[in-house]
Amino acid sequence: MDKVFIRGLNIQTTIGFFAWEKEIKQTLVIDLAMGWNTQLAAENDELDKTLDYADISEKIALFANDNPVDLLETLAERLANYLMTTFHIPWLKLSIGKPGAVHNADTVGVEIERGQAK
Ligand SMILES: Nc1nc2c(c(=O)[nH]1)N=C([C@H](O)[C@@H](O)CO)CN2
Repeated sequence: MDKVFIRGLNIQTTIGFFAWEKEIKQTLVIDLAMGWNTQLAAENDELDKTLDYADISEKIALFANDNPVDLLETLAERLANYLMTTFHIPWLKLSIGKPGAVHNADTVGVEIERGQAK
């Protein structure tokens, strides 16, 4: 299966379980792999036949800011559902890291895989 991917996407958003976290923005780092038949776009060199990683990167930041939640798990599930529905993505793997959350770890986070690889 071919994939279109985004790695190391830094976004600033409100996220966290604790009350103080609801008053600030924190950095999340997102890695996303999306199953797609990239031959469709390559045949005639057409952007509208593939997943536009620039457009999707912007949509991810907007979605996170429009949907503040406590847990990374909740954001991951909702974001995966939004992306799969909006862009007709059959399979994706999504990782969300919160590098500022644990002072003596490089990063912490969640990774989910949804859908069927075609
Ligand atoms: N598995 C998770 N553990 C924790 C989360 C989370 O979203 N998923 N969140 C927090 C707090 O918001 C934390 O980031 C504050 O430092 C704690 N554990």
